[in-house]
Amino acid sequence: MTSPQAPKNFKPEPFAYHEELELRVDTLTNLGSGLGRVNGWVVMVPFALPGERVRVRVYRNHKQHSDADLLEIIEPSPERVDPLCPLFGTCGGCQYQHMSYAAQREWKRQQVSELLVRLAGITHPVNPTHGSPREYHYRSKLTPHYPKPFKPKPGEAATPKREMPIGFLHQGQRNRIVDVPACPIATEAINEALPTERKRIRERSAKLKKGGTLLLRHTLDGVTTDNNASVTEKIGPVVFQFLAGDFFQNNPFILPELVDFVMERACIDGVRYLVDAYCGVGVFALCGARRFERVAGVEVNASAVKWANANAAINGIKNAEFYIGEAESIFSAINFPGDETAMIIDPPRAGCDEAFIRQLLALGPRRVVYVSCDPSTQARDLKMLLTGGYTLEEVQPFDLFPQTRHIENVAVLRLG
Ligand SMILES: C[S@@+](CC[C@H](N)C(=O)[O-])C[C@H]1O[C@@H](n2cnc3c(N)ncnc32)[C@H](O)[C@@H]1O
Repeated sequence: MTSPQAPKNFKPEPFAYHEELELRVDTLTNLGSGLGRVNGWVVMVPFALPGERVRVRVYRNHKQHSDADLLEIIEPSPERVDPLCPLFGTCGGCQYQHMSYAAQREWKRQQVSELLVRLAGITHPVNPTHGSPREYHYRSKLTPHYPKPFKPKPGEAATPKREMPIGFLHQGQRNRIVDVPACPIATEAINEALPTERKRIRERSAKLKKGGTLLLRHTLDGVTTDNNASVTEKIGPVVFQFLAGDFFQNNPFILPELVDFVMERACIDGVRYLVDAYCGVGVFALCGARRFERVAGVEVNASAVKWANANAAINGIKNAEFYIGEAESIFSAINFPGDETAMIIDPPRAGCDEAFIRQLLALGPRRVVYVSCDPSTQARDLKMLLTGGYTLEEVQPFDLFPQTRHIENVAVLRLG
């Protein structure tokens, strides 16, 4: 048997292209890969679980580790379960369908704990991950992609060999789209609407000049595919309207539990004012408004702010005001005294700007509740808050994204 041709840029050390190795998986990276060692050298193996003995095939050597494909599980982990999706391992959307839900929650807890130590030098107990009431069929927003449609070159057959794929990026690849006819982490209603939407875009494909993204948003109004349609959701008694294409947390089953936790922690003795930074359509500010004298939100997306103000009116909330702008602009807009103020921060994956943190430290809100969808950037920001005089009281991961490597983490801080 001849060995396969290595790609041109293949670095031949320490392993040959397609060399097969046997190893024990020690841990799970926060990108969702199993990590083991061969003679001390780190080998990353997607879809291998901690504790498992596996046979793998190397396809890339980096400066400090190698990447390998899983060939055989010699000793399986007791946490290994059958994935629900036939595309698991091919579609890049999910990383953990092969792991029991209890193990997913525990690994997410450990990953938060390790990131805090490694990126910020913070050693603090991390609460068990709060699980999602639904382990599958929880996503209320699905955005499948399609590539630039096939256009035959002179001399080529007029029809492509395969139908245009509509789905998500292939596992481990940056450009190739896997066709996804059904997605078991999306709600049942989205899966019912998906075939019609896929058919609609395929029928139009001859007219399309470039690739794009579909939207399926499931709310109390049913499934909407129009980014500019206004839709309705409820969190407890509070009604929210927003544009289907704008940001809204996309696991509505766990959302009331997350909001309750954040509000409980924000609302402590002596605090009369609330600031909701990166407020979107006003989720935290409006759910908490009745507990405070005044609440203020800031958000860079003008459409979201328009809806936040409309949502205050819809719910008869008179003590809330929302501002359009970068998060740091809130400090000149409010006159809340720091020692009577709680601040909720829920930035995008990039975390907070330094200018925002500096001004937060200058105001000195008594309580800060930091909600994050990327614990790495959160750890970086927490380090600044701790250096600036805050104490970490509690760290609580919430599993908004079961079956995937994504983690939502809440850090509760007090001044002093
Ligand atoms: C993770 S979402 C949270 C939204 C809201 N808290 C919620 O739960 O629905 C982050 C929000 O921050 C907004 N954003 C991004 N960069 C911002 C900035 N520099 N200043 C203010 N808002 C920003 C985004 O438009 C988005 O609505």
